[in-house]
Amino acid sequence: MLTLNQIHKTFYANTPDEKRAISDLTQTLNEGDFVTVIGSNGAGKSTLLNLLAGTILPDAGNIHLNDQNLTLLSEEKRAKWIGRVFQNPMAGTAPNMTIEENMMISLGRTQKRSLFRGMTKKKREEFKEHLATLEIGLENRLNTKVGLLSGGERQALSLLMATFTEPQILLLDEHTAALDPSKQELILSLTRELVEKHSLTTIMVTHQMEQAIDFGNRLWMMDEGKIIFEAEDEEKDKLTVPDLLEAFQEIRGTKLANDRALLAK
Ligand SMILES: Nc1ncnc2c1ncn2[C@@H]1O[C@H](COP(=O)(O)OP(=O)(O)OP(=O)(O)O)[C@@H](O)[C@H]1O
Repeated sequence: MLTLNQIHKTFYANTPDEKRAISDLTQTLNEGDFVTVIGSNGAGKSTLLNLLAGTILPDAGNIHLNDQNLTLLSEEKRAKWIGRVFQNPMAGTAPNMTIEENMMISLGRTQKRSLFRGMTKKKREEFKEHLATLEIGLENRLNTKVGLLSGGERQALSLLMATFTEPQILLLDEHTAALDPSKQELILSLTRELVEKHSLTTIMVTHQMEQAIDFGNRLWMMDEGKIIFEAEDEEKDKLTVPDLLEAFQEIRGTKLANDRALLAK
C-alpha cells in the first residue's frame, strides 16, 4: 500500500514567483492499483511523480510504502521500489553504453552492493530473456549502444529497465507522448503486459483523455496542485471524454472550447 498524507510542495516560497505545485494531497493506493492522471499544464502532475520518486522532497506531509517511510529518502534509496519512465526516450538510459551495460546499471541500482556481482553468463541469458519479451529483437543486440536505437526501441528498453528489477511502483510520465502513433501503440501494449506480469502499482500521467479512460482502474484529474475529480472501478469504466470535459468545466467554472485546450498539449 502506498500512502500520501497531506503532501504540500511550493516552489519559490515567499517570493513574488511563489508557485504552489501540490496542495494538501492525501491518497492511498492499494497494491496493483493503476491510476491514470490528467490535468491542465502546470497542474502538478510531474511534481507528484517527482515527489514519489524522491527527485524532490515535500515541504510537509509524508509518503509511505507499506511500513517504509519514504518521505525523506533519496531517489537512489527508493530506486529498488520505484521504476520510472519519462516522456523523453533519451532520459533514463545512457546513450554511450550498450543495452547490456544499461541493464547492469538498473540492476546495480536495485541490489544491495554486497550481493552485486559483475556480468556473468547467467545474467546475460536472463537479460536476453527479458529483452525477448519485448518482441522487437533487442535480445540480439546486447552490445549495441543505446544511442543508436530508435525512439520507440529506446522507450521499450526504458520500460523494461524500469520493471525487470521487480519494483513495487511504476511511474509513467507521459511516456508515449514523444512517439509516433504506431510506436505509442507498441509502448502502451508493453506497458499493459509488464504492469500485469509484475503486479505493479502504477501511476501514469497522460495528456490523452482516451488513454486515461482506457487504462487502469482509477483516474485522477488534477488542477492547481489538487485532485479535483476522481473515479474508480465501475464509475471509471463508464467515463467518456465529454464526461471529463464536463467535470472540469463544472469544477473550474470555465467554458472550454475543446479537450486539447484543456488537457492536451
Ligand atoms: N523544479 C521546479 N522549480 C520551480 N517550479 C517548478 C518546478 N517544477 C514544477 N514547477 C512549477 O510547479 C507547477 C506544477 O508543475 P508540474 O510540472 O508539476 O505540472 P504538470 O501538471 O506536470 O504540467 P505539464 O502538463 O505542463 O507538464 C508549475 O507552475 C511549474 O512551473
